[in-house]
Amino acid sequence: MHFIVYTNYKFKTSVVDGVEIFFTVPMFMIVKDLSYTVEVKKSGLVVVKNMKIVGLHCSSTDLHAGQIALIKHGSRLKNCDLYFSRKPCSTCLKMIVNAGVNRISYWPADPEISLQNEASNPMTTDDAKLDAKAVERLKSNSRARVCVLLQPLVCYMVQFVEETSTKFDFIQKIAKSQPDLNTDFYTVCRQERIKEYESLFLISSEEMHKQILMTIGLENLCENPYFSNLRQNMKDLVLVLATVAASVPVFGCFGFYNSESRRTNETDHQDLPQEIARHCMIQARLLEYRTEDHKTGVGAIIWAEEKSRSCDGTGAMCFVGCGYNAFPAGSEYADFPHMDDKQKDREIRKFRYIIHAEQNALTFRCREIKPDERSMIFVTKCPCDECVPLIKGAGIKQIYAGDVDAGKKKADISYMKFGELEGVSKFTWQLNPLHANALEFRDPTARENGVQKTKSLDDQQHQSKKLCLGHY
Ligand SMILES: Nc1ccn([C@@H]2O[C@H](COP(=O)(O)OP(=O)(O)OP(=O)(O)O)[C@@H](O)[C@H]2O)c(=O)n1
Repeated sequence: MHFIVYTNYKFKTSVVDGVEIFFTVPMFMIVKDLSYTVEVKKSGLVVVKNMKIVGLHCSSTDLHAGQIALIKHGSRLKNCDLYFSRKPCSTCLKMIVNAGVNRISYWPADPEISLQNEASNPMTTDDAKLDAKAVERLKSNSRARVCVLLQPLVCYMVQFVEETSTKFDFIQKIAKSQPDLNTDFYTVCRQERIKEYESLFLISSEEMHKQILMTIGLENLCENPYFSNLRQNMKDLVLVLATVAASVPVFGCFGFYNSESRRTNETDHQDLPQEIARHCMIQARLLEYRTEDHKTGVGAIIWAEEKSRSCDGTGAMCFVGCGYNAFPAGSEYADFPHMDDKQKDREIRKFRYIIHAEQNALTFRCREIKPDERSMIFVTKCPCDECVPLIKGAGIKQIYAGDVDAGKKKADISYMKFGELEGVSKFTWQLNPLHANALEFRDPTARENGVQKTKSLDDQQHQSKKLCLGHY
């Protein structure tokens, strides 16, 4: 893996914006109703303070995302940067501006009060147009910068994300366990995600998109080549998000399962619906792309289930914190060694300096982890021996993680404790054990470290297996 091209110096060079946008756009794109109750067009919102995510919100049936952010953060919104998946309406904007936010960025498609219907049927209502005017007035009289959230991706970003997604452990695990699979399941999953995200984030008719842009004060983007560039940049981002999402695919009986024999009815240990677990793991995968480790990117995100259902469109789920592996905050590129285990001199290896994804998520969390709440961490890699006691000590109840490294003892980093960890439920990416029991019956060695081992090809065969990438 080679992350440096895109991620190092992220706060220090011109790559900054590309990476920042790449990360925050998909983050808000996939903040969604984690309770899956209603079928209305949702809007997502990421709240960032001092470069740290302090809130991930989603509109509910009664409230817009901006209103929810106001309820949750109040005057703490002062100096925050807000990333909206749709242009905020005047109801949200007036409160946000009043709270003293610093910058409001929005995805240039459908505004929060939909103009889509109006564009197809001008006889409906004038409300959306009136609202758009009010938004413009609030914007011009506010100290907050209100801007379109879109930039071209850095060169090779799409290719890089494709490569890293096909190599991701979950995809490899499926490929390994299903050697006879003759259809390219990864490409199929990716196409499904592209379709889903396009319907959510793009306006299919160019004409309708132009009309909406004009109504929301972006007429300067309606002329070519600006309009075609805008649509191409939007499509690229949707494509990148779909590609990352496809690495945690909806595929056969694979999902996050706890294969330990102890079954419990305690809520703390009950698993999340697969769709929600997958959704949170995709968020962790996005964080992974911000790593400062040249070789291995890891992302982690912590959510908690509040006792009472909150006003947020994310259901009872509330965001606690997130992180990725990186050198100590504020350090410069050459301050610490970047070498791995293969470097003979132990003094110049990265391991004693790099902060793990889970450690950053815990350190920079924006909320306490409460003992009476079901809290859960999603990590793209197996928690190592440094992190397992931290996660348990912090009172996190559930871990959703990759387990490919479980049980491995490397020179400077070991993954021995995860298998033995008790008191925290572990959900790893594997075949549903109900389905896998049949396999195990035939192959009693199919279990390792309390984790279901997938049926494997030998590594040689696996390496040569081609997961061909579809082209969009
Ligand atoms: N749960 C984990 C596991 C690892 N890491 C990070 O992952 C990197 C180490 O990954 P690992 O695969 O153990 O070592 P590498 O040297 O990258 O790879 P290998 O030795 O397998 O070639 C480090 O940056 C470490 O901080 C992490 O953040 N969270």
